[in-house]
Amino acid sequence: MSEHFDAIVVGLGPGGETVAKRLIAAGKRVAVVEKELIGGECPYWACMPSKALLRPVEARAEASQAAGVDKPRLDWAKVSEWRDFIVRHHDDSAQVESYRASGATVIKGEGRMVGPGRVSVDGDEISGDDVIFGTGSRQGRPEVEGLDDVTVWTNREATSLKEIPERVLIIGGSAVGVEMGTFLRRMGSQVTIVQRGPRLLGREDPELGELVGDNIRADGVDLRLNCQARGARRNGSDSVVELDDGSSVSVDVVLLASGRTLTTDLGFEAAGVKLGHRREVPVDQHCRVGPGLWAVGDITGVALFTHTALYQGRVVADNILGKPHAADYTGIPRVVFGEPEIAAVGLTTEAARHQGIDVATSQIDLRDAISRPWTYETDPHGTLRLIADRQRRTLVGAWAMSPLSGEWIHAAALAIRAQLPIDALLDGIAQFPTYSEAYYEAAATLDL
Ligand SMILES: Cc1cc2nc3c(=O)[nH]c(=O)nc-3n(C[C@H](O)[C@H](O)[C@H](O)COP(=O)(O)OP(=O)(O)OC[C@H]3O[C@@H](n4cnc5c(N)ncnc54)[C@H](O)[C@@H]3O)c2cc1C
Ligand SMILES: NC(=O)c1ccc[n+]([C@@H]2O[C@H](COP(=O)([O-])OP(=O)(O)OC[C@H]3O[C@@H](n4cnc5c(N)ncnc54)[C@H](O)[C@@H]3O)[C@@H](O)[C@H]2O)c1
Repeated sequence: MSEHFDAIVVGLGPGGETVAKRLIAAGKRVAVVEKELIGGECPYWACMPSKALLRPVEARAEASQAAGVDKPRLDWAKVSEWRDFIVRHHDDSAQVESYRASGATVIKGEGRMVGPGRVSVDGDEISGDDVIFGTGSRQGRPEVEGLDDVTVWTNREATSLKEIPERVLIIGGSAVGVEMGTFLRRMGSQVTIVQRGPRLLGREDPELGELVGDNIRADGVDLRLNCQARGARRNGSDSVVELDDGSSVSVDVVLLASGRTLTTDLGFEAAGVKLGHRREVPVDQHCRVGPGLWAVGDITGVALFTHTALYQGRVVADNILGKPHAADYTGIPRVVFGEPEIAAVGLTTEAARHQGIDVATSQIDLRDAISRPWTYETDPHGTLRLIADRQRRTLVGAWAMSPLSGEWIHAAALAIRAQLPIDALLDGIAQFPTYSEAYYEAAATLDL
């Protein structure tokens, strides 16, 4: 007889952990199944190390923008030491112990779907009233001939790096490409970014992609747009990448930032779950896949962010605990921690038009509109765009490239989610002098 639990959580990333902790706190008998480290990609190889690495280069850049401050010295040994502390030295024993102490059964191994309420872990079967999958994603491998012959890093090697490589070619110019490109360039690497689309951050408004491209070029990054890697070969210790514009680039490392592969090759189809075209697990509004079967995080294919996984984890826990909760994905912020930060939320201008919205936009240069850039930087910069629904007089989208925009974009996220009338933004009182004042200035120039 297989052991039976109230719930089995397979994959302990941010999504799985949120469900597990809530169910355990509610007194459920829970088994957690994790094949690597409890915590998932985010704390060990993604969000946390990348942001810990970016912060010192950001602080250095900020210091050089403050009047009278000399550029602080960057000490790589200390930066990497701090990164190692932040990633818990890739040791999850405290997490395992904490789950056990809270009464959960911790099973280290690869969980697979066997049938309704049934999971196998490395051959042993367990069952549960509810089964929750949160198995996340991994770096995808672009089809480039010869890639196996050269030195390739995924996000895992990039965020665990011990030495700064001299020359790096990054395949992909979205969040990972821009963040890791910014970090490596500012640490002194020669960086080439190869992006197959016409601009960086291809899912955002073109104007934002252009701004980000100009900014990263000014940093000294060699940006190749409308370009793809065709082949790769080794030449001595060099990794040589041939591009489809006919050129080739010799580097020490090829960093893959070309998108994620969802970890859904876990027996779903054999168990009757039809995966979507991106191999995502189809979920309803409640994150339910079928009776007693739930999915959270990247595998659902919904906005691949930790905050989405955390939200879905709360949704699933509520539903299992008898508090019906339908997910609403309106206004999920998207932040790329470049230098400066790039933040967006809601619809792009094109997506809003595509939805038939009567769109009004305004775009302001923060230097001209508000005071904070001048108290913050000696060479101030920053842009904010608002995207509004003229008929309903509400905000449907916003983006900014500016210091701290990853923080202050949240005002737009709330306005979009709550469908706050633009008139409330126009009658709002933001503290002086802050970047938040930009919302009033941008709203005032909307043609409503
Ligand atoms: C470089 C990088 C930086 C990022 N930065 C940010 C950021 O700043 N902010 C942000 O919001 N998002 C960021 N993301 C995205 C974020 O990391 C993911 O959206 C988030 O980790 C998804 O969480 P998840 O719960 O789906 O699972 P994951 O974090 O992917 O974890 C899934 C877990 O499931 C386990 N697992 C997989 N298969 C099995 C199995 N069969 N059995 C048992 N266990 C299994 C894995 O070992 C893993 O522990 C970043 C991503 C990358 C690559
Ligand atoms: N700060 C954050 O919240 C943060 C940071 C990093 C990653 N993430 C999330 O992690 C996920 C992965 O990010 P990502 O940037 O790796 O992937 P992505 O899927 O967002 O973008 C991949 C980019 O690579 C390009 N590309 C793909 N194949 C290519 C090829 N062969 N040649 C040239 N270009 C190619 C695509 O056009 C696209 O611009 C995303 O969902 C992202 O939102 C979030």
